[in-house]
Amino acid sequence: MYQVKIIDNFDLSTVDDHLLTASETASPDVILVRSSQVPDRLITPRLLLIARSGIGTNTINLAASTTNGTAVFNTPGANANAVKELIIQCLFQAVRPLSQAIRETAKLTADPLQPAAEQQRQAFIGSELYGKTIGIIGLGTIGQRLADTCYHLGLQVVGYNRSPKNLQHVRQVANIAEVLTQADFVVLLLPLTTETSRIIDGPKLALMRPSATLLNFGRGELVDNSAVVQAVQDRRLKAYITDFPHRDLQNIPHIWQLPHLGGNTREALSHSTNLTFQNTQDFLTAGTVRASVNFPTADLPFASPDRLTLFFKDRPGFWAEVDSLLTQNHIPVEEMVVNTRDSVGYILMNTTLSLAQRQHWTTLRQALMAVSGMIRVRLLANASAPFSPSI
Ligand SMILES: NC(=O)C1=CN([C@@H]2O[C@H](COP(=O)(O)OP(=O)(O)OC[C@H]3O[C@@H](n4cnc5c(N)ncnc54)[C@H](O)[C@@H]3O)[C@@H](O)[C@H]2O)C=CC1
Ligand SMILES: O=C(O)C(=O)COP(=O)(O)O
Repeated sequence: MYQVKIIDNFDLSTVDDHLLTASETASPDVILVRSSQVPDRLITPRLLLIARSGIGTNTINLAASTTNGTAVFNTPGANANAVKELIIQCLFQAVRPLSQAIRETAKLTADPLQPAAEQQRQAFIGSELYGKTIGIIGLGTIGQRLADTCYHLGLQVVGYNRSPKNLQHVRQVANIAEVLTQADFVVLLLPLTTETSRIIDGPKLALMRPSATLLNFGRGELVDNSAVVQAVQDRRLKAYITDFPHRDLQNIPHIWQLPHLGGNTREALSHSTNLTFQNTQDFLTAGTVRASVNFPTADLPFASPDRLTLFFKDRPGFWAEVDSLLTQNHIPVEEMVVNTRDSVGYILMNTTLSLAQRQHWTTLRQALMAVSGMIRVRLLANASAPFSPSI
């Protein structure tokens, strides 16, 4: 059984109960997390994987995880529709004061009520999204979905992504400044990285139209808070809507703070949790990697009694050394996939070990770990065959 440290809320009852057990150990095998910070102290040699339910992995030390041979997974697309719908809801609320109108109508006591209510309509005149320009910064899964919906609502869509995308309804521009100068609404949908931290600062805000609204659904740190407060207070920016509340933004007119609600629908949470458990189960039982942010993708039918997984720093000659070690030890390579990503590589190898080889696994493992660049070696037993558990 693998020991799982659960950060945030996860219900393990739907997971195979022979695989995972919740634990408060200081060195877990698995970490399950949403947006909370993963403390570096939990990245110990035992840690096989961190499964992030959601997209942003800025709260996880990816460099330390990779060096440690810990796979980090996320759930691409699982909450994209939820975030898109919330942004659309905010856009409508920004142009038509629906909640205020409902609140004020509820206060009325006149009878008949309708004429009295209609008397107040003047205060709630809104405007329309149709024909306005939306600027989307970050044209990934959410950005693309948002672009499509906005196009069908009759908005003009301008967008910027680091690597341009092949998109039908978006006029892609060469830089962020071009989005900021043209848009009535600017939506931030970037990951938080060293490159994107405070990407919207005072000079960038100065490029926006005074009638424009900035919506931040990426991460709070993408925006310089003091600069945005200044811009709103000086009426150089109409409004700032953020999904990442901060004390510096609290109770300021024309700044709306949401409690990080983007992915918070039943559907999105269910998709994300299911994918998180799938990522976890597939990696633990077969070494399979499909949605990792630091491991190369690798998938191979587990058509043998045993499987070796090797995670390593990529270098010329690595496989030749491993291959000769396996040959010396009479370990057959029945089928194999290898893939690389940045400076690391990952191998899934189907094999069949004799009883004696299994008994001497610790020695063979040490020999494999001694190959220069090797980071982590695992031996997995095929659960559908009658062998002893994985080591
Ligand atoms: N408010 C919420 O609850 C949620 C927030 N998010 C945030 O939204 C972000 C985007 O989510 P997805 O669209 O699902 O991710 P994604 O990975 O599909 O899209 C991110 C896009 O940003 C682009 N990008 C990265 N760095 C860039 C840069 N420096 N300049 C321009 N473009 C750059 C990438 O090329 C990619 O197209 C996440 O990383 C997360 O921080 C995601 C889900 C829920
Ligand atoms: O998926 C993301 O990146 C999000 O921001 C959603 O985070 P959450 O899991 O709702 O805390």
